[in-house]
Amino acid sequence: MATNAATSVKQRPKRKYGTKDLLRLITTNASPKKGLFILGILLSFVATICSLGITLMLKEFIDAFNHGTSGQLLLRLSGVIVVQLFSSVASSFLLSYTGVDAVSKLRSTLWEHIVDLPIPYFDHNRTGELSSRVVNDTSTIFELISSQFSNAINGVISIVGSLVLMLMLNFRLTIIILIVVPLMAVIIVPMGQVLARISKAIQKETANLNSAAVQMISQNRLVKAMVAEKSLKQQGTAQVNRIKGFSVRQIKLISFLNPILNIMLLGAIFIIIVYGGVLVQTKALTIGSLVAFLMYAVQMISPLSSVTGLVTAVQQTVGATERIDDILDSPTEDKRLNGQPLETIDTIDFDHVDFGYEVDKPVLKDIDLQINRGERIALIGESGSGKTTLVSLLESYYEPTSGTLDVNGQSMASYTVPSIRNQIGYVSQEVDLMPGTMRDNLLLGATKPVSDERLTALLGQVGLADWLTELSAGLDTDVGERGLNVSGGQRQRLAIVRALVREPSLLILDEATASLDNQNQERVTQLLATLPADLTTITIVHRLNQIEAYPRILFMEDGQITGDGDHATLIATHARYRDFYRLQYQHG
Ligand SMILES: Nc1ncnc2c1ncn2[C@@H]1O[C@H](COP(=O)(O)OP(=O)(O)OP(=O)(O)O)[C@@H](O)[C@H]1O
Repeated sequence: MATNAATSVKQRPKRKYGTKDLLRLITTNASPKKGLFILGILLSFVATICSLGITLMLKEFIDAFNHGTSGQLLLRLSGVIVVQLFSSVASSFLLSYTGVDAVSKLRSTLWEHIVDLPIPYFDHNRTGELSSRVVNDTSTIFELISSQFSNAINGVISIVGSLVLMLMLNFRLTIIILIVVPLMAVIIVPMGQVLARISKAIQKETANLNSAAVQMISQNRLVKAMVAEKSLKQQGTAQVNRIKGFSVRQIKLISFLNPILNIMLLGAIFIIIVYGGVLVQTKALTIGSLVAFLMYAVQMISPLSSVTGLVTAVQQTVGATERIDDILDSPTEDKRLNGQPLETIDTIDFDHVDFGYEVDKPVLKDIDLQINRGERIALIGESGSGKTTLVSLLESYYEPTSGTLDVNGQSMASYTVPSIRNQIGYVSQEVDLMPGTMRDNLLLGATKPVSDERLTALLGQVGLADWLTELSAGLDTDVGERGLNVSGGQRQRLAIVRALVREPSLLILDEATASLDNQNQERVTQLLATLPADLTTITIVHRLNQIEAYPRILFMEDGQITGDGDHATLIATHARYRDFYRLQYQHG
């Protein structure tokens, strides 16, 4: 049969990520509204030009003071202020909107891709880390598109424009500024690089905190049961302190950087005022030009940090791109949608099937097994012998490494994956309820409409009728709110109903009876007896006190099926089964 699914999640070869990858990710997966983005940038350009123009008009206005204010100049000034106001409001909205829209598309693309990733991918990646990529890394990209990029572009326009206008106003004064600015750059650029490294570390540690928090919350019961609160609190504090350490370094640098820049700016202003004052006295410069010069100096120096900051922002976003790409580059599950639909399951045939999650570590070895329609099978064996793995192959979560797995005489690989799964009702070891109502949970993924009467009847069949009437809103009760009030046994019986709703031709119960008490377990065994005769069932059984109820028992040892028969036959012929049964029965 085809390749082992586990091989499809091999680590991607590491390569150096750059700006090109960032641009590719943004254009292909976030597809920003290019028209709006360009319009936003243009309007932002207009706003910056207007700001430069306003300063020039102020100069004219001040210089015209002695000769009486010109109404026309005031009118022009007001007009430019209105245009500046309008274009900066519009550009800010358009660029933020483009960012919001692009990041939403990227998040949806990521979300949908993650939903479609194959099971082996989730075997190899931590939940918290994946969720951090969907939330935090996409936010970094949002910041870049909606503000950092336009701030930097405007900064460049403002710097170049101010410089040109200053040169036009007074060459010598401009030279003074040109000596101060590179001095500032000498401080800003290296500090900016250090800040970039720190903020990358903060990002990474925040993602780790996110991942640890998800585990701490989901494993809270385990932690309490193991009385491990103290060590977990210490772990949390250590993680929080790591972020704090980096954040404090970041704050120190920023606190240091801003006053230094301010002092340098004040120094430049002081020099301009002193030297400019002399020039004004000697009539080489007008007062209006001096004021304008001062304003241009500020307009030129202020955006320096946002321009150099763009490099930092791009570096950070390239890091986020790499992590997002890591998900998007991972192939989604091949659902074989060109295959034939599986309408029903009549026969299942494992022929010399081997399987391993990792190369050279076989978990299933030479499985030969035929299952016919309507059989009631119990699958038993020691922990780790491969029971769950065997049924995972039936669900097409993984594919055999070698040998063939046929359904109805044709290779499993010839059927579409959704049609296979629609024919199988699967109740796993850990039953999770989804957010939503009881009805939403029971109808999860159902392809046909199911009446409330049918749902109620099925709930009655598994002994949940009384419980249903106790619920405040019956089938409309929000399970999320009551999630914690649903016991393990109730969850499993709900999962059985959820599986039966689909009218499958094969029902797989993976340890479904493990967390049930004797009475409940008996009820489920009885339920299996009341199921339609043509429904094949495979039950992974851990507690053997009901084992006689199964006409066929498969005994697994170290990835092989070493026993196949009814209870009496296995007791008589299979020494390991006999030991297993006696040991279990004594303790069971
Ligand atoms: N996703 C996985 N990746 C790698 N190895 C795995 C994975 N799942 C299971 N294994 C390994 O495969 C072997 C068989 O596991 P499996 O869960 O099929 O056993 P099992 O018989 O169902 O055990 P149990 O009764 O404890 O649930 C074990 O050695 C297990 O460690």
